[in-house]
Amino acid sequence: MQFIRNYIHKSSASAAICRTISTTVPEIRIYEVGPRDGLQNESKFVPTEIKTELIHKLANAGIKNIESASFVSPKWVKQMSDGSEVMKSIKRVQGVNYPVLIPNLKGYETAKGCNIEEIAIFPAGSEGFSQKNLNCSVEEGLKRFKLVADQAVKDGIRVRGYVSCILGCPYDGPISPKAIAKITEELFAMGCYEVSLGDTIGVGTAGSVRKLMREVLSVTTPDNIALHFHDTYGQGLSNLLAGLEFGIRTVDSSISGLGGCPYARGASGNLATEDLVYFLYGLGVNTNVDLVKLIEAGRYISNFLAKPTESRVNRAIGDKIKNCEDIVKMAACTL
Ligand SMILES: CC(C)(COP(=O)([O-])OP(=O)([O-])OC[C@H]1O[C@@H](n2cnc3c(N)ncnc32)[C@H](O)[C@@H]1OP(=O)([O-])[O-])[C@@H](O)C(=O)NCCC(=O)NCCSC(=O)C[C@@](C)(O)CC(=O)[O-]
Repeated sequence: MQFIRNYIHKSSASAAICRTISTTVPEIRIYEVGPRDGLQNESKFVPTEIKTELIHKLANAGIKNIESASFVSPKWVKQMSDGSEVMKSIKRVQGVNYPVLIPNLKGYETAKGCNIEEIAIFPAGSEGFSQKNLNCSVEEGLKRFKLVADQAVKDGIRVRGYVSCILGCPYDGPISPKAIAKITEELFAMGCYEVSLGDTIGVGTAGSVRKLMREVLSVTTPDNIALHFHDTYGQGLSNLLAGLEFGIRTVDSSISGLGGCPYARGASGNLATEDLVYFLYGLGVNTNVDLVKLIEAGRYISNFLAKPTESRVNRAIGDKIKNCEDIVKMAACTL
């Protein structure tokens, strides 16, 4: 394992080749959602100190954006009921952003007492999911989120928007790209600095991502958009590549591929952060993330949950430690 760390950080040959390729994909911002999206679906309650330690390990691996908690109703998602404790226990690292998910003004007011700098609001892209997840229509959800965004903007707190079920809904089926573009536009009008497009149940394909990108990029520019893929059908990375071709530069992912939404039937884990970082090495993108420390963070939480990691990279490297050199050489395009 030590080898990978040395290799990735010290290989100048790799750096030279990667610099060439990185003229096409210069920089990617990783937005880690494991402590929130990753854990919210876990039935066994994860104690505050484990959540906090996971966040510390992610920051120590070099992740700069870590969605750390949500302030939703504990009657709806008990796993996230310790949001305040988590936010108060984190030893914050300078330069690391610790956003939280907010459903309404009540959640916002609680979160505000926890020294937050960024919140995320999350209207649904479909009526069926909106009713299941937020207990209201899409329109009503947007009205509630506007109240939250207005207050946050007034308080000088950054607002990020999500749109969920962008490529399909477990209740309504296929979703029109035009509807997603319209909600995206509304989120920007509320003051969101970025909108993350969520394929909540992971049904998208590179083809449907391209179609959506064309529609969404008719209302905004790629630097304001993030992509959030669940990997249910194993399409996460190819969907991402389709998005990168449109100039998208922010990607959401979850350590160990944890994730899912209790209110989206069939939703599985997010694109794994370990797989994303490996993939980006392959594109010559320097993420400034230490893959070994990331793998260790993934193992830490998988061990706690007593389940195998969903990250293919974590699994592959774990099983073949002696082959790490070749594996990482291949990832870092040095052959
Ligand atoms: C929106 C509500 C609250 C409406 O839920 P509701 O039941 O209609 O709301 P309510 O106002 O009637 O409140 C019910 C109870 O919850 C309390 N309550 C109400 N709000 C809060 C709060 N903020 N904090 C603490 N407590 C709260 C409230 O005080 C009340 O308590 P009672 O009076 O009965 O004792 C509920 O539906 C909810 O919390 N939904 C969130 C569900 C959730 O977290 N889903 C997962 C999010 S992931 C996602 O959406 C997708 C995403 C973002 O990851 C992107 C992707 O993957 O694609």
